[in-house]
Amino acid sequence: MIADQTTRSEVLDCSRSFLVQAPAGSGKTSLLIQRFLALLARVERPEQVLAMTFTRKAAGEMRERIIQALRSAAGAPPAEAHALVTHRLGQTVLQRDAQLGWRLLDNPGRLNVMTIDSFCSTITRAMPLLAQFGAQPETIDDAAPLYTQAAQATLALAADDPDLQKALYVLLLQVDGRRDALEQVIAVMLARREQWQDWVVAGAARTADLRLLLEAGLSAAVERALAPLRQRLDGRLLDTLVQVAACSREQLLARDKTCPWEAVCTTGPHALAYWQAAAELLLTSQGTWRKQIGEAMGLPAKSPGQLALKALIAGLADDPALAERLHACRSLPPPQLAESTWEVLEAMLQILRLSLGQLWLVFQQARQIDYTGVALAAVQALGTAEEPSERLLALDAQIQHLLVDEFQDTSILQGNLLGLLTAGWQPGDGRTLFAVGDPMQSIYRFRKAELNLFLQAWESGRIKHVPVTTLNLAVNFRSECSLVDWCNAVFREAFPDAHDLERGAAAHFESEAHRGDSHDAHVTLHYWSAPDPVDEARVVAAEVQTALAESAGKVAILVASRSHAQPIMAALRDVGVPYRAQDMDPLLSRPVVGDLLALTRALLHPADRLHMLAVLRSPMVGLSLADLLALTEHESLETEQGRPPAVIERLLEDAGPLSADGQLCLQRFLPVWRAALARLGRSPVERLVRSLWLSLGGPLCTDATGWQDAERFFAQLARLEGEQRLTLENLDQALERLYAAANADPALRVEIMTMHKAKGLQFNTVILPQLSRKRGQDDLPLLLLEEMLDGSILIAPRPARGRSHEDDRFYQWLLRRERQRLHEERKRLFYVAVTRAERKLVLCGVAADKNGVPEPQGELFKYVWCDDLPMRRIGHAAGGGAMAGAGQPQRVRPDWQRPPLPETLPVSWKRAVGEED
Ligand SMILES: Nc1ncnc2c1ncn2[C@@H]1O[C@H](COP(=O)(O)OP(=O)(O)OP(=O)(O)O)[C@@H](O)[C@H]1O
Repeated sequence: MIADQTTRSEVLDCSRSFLVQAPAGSGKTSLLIQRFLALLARVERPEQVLAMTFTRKAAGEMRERIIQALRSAAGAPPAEAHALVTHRLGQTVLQRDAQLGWRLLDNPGRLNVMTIDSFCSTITRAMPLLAQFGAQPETIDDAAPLYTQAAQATLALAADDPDLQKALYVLLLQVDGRRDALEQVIAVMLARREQWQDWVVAGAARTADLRLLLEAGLSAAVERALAPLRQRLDGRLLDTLVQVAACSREQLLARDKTCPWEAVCTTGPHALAYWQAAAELLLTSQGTWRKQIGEAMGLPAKSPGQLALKALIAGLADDPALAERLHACRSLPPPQLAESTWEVLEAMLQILRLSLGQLWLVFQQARQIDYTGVALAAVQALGTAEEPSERLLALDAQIQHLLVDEFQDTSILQGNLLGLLTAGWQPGDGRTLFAVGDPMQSIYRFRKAELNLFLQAWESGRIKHVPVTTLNLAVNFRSECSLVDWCNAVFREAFPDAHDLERGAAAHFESEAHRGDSHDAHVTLHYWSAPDPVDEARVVAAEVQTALAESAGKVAILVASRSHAQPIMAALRDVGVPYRAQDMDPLLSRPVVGDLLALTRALLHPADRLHMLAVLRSPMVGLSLADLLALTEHESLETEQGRPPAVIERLLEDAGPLSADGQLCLQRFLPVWRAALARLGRSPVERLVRSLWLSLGGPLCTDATGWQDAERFFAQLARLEGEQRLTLENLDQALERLYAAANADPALRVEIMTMHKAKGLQFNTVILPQLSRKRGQDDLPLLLLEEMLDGSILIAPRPARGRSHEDDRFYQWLLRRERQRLHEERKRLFYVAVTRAERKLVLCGVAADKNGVPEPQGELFKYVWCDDLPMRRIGHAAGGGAMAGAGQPQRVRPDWQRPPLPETLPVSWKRAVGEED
C-alpha cells in the first residue's frame, strides 16, 4: 500500500472541505479527478460541481481525463490499485448519469471545468459594465501597449489642468524630469491596478482619508512584525529587560551620558521604540546576541544589571531566529508617513485615479480588455457578501461543490472571488470546498499570486470563512528514490521548518519516494573555476547526447533566463541534435521576419534606401554584394545630380552597372514591386506584403517553422491595421514581445525552456545550466506597493535624491520585504526545476578556486554543492567553442519564376497570390 493512502482515501469524503498540500510529483491531478468523480456521483446536476484551474492547458487536461475515466469505466477493471479507485468512481458516475439522463459522454460541455479567467468571463458576459463596448471585447494576454497608451493619455490631460500640472511637477522631480519614466510607472501600476484600484477610488472623496488609511495599514503591518517578538519573549523576560535597562540608565545618567535604550524603560512593549531599544541592548550591530557587556553600556562588571543581562542573553542564545527578528525590527518604519512622502504619494494617487478612466477609454477604443479588467468586472457584478447581486444568488444556488487547483498561485482578487462564491454557505448545508496546491511551487508573484493566502488558510484551517481540514501528501510517484532523497536534503536546508507569512516563505515538507533506483548517478555536478557559458554549452550538449543514448526518455534543459539558452542552442546545432525551444528566440531574430520587416518598411516608405537595399539583398531577390555596391555607387552619382535618392527609381530607369545575374534578379523583382506600389493605399498593407513575399518566392527561402513565424508577423500587421494603429514604431513594439515558433515535431526528445514553463511537466533527464549566475540588480522602482491579506495596502514612493534617511525608512523597509519575497520565490523556482526529473539531474555552475579548494558560487549552487556527488571539474576552456550560427538561408535563383504554390501552404496565402496576380 502507498504510504499516504489513508490521506488519499480521506480526500474522497464528499461531506467535508479540504486544503491539501501536495509536493512535486505527488499526483495532484489524479487526486482532483477522483474527488471530482466522487462529487459528480452525488449531485442532481453535473453543473453543481465546479473545478477551477489556472491555465487552459490544465483545464483541458483535467476535462479530458475525466471523460477518459468515464469511458474506461464501461470496460474491464484495471489491475493497479489507484486506477481501480478511479474506475469504480467512474462506474458510480455512469450509473447516476443513466438514472438522471445526463448523457455526459455525449454532452461533455456539462462538465464544469474551467480556468478562473474563463469563469470570470462567463460572469461578465452580457453584463451592463462591459456592454459599453458594444460587442463582447476580446480578452488579451498582453495589454502592455494599452497601459502605455493610457499612461500617455493621462499625462496629456495635464496640458489643460493647472491642478494636474502641480501634481506632475512633484512627480517629475522624483524622476529627474523624465516623462517617459513617469509614463512607465503609470503603465506598470495599471497592470497591477487590482491591487490599488478599489482603495484609491474609495478614498477619492477625501484624499486625507487615504493618508489615514495608509497609516493604519502601516501600523497594522508593524504590529504584525512585532507580534512574534512579543510571543517569544514572555512577560518574565520582558520584566528582566526593563530592570536591566533601568539599572543601566541610572548609571549612564549619573555619568552625564544619554541612555540609548531609554525607550525600554519609558514605553510599553506595544511601542516600536521599545523593541528597537531592546534590540540595541541585546544584540550587536550585526544582529548576533551580545557577548561583551561592559561599562560603556552602563553595566559595570559583576553588577546585578550585567549579571541579569548575561543570564537573559544566555537563555536566548540558542534561538538565532529570535535574534534575526529582533534585528529586523531595527529597520521597521515609524507608522506615520513623513510629509515629503505624503506629498509625492498624494500627487501619484491623483494621477493614478485619472489613469483608470483613460485606460477604460483605451480599452473601449481597442475593443479589448485584459484579464484583470474581466476579473474586476466579475467581482463587481457579484456584489458583496452583504448585498449579493442576482448573479451571485444564481451562482450560490447552482454551485454545490468547488474545487481549486494550484491554490498556492491564487491572487488576492481571485481569493476575494472565492470568498464571494462561498459567502452564502452555511455549516451543514452539504456544500464543500476542495483546494489543492504546493506552497513550495509558488512561482507566480509577477502575476500577483499571493502565497500568503495558502499559508494563512493552512495555519487557520479556513479558506475565507469556510472551515477546511488540512492534509498533506508525501509520496512522490515521479522521481527515483535517490533523487527524492537528494531533494529532501537540499530543500530541508533551503526552506524554513515552518511557514513564515512575514517573509512570504513556504516551509519544507518531506517527500517519500514510491519508485526504486534504476542506476547510480542520479545527480551530477559540473563546475568551472570561472564562468564560461560557451564551454558549459558544449558540456551540456554532450550530456544531452549521453542521455539520449542511455534511455528513450525526454531531456529538458531548463534555464532561469532566455539569454542562457542561446549558447546551448548553438552547441546543440553544432552536434546535430534537434531540439524544441519554446519561446526562446525573439521573433525579430528570425531571418524570415527580418526580410518581411524590410519589405514592409520599403513598401511604406519608398525613400527608405536602407530597407530597400535589404530587400534586394535578401534571399528572395538575391542581389550579390558586388551588384548592391555597383547600384549604390551609381545611385550616389545620380543623387549628386539632384535626383531623389530612392533606389527604386534608379532600378526602374537603369540596371546598367549590374551583372547578368543581377539584371535577371531585378527583371523578376521589378514588375512584382511596381504592382504592389500601384496598389498601396487601396489594398490592406498586410495583404500587399503577404502577396509580395509569396510572389518573390519568400516561402522557398525558409522552412515550415519559418512559415509559422511569417504567419505571426502577418497577424500583427493585420491586427494593427484593424485597430488603425499601423505605424512602423507600433509594429516594432508589437514584434519585440513575440517569440519565434518552436519546432512542432512530436518525435523531438530534447526541450529547452524556462524553469517557469516547465511547471507541471516531467522529463527523464533534467539539465540546469548557469546555476551560479547572479540576477542583475533591479532598478529601484519609483513606487513600491504591497497588498496585504487584511485588505490594506502599503505604498511608498522612492525618495528623491538628497532626502533624509528618516524619509527613506518606509521605502527601504518595503524594498527589503519585496526582495526577501523574491529571494524565497527564486528558491521555489529552483525546487520546481529539479523536481521535474524522473531519473537524472545534471547541474552546472561555478566553483572558484580558493587555495586549491573549489568554492561554489551563487546561493543555489551552494545549496546543491555536496562532496558525495559525482563531480566533474571542467577547466577554463582555452578560447571556448565557436558559436554556431543558423544555417545559411536558401536563396531564390535569379531566373526563378513563381511555380504553383506548395499544397501545404495555408489557403489564405494561396488566395493572396491567386487574387492579386
Ligand atoms: N496514485 C498514483 N499512483 C501511481 N502513480 C501516480 C499516482 N498519481 C499520479 N501518478 C503518476 O505520478 C506522476 C506525477 O503526477 P502528477 O504530474 O499528477 O503530479 P503533480 O502532483 O501534479 O506534480 P507537480 O506538482 O510536480 O507538477 C505522473 O507520472 C502520474 O502518472
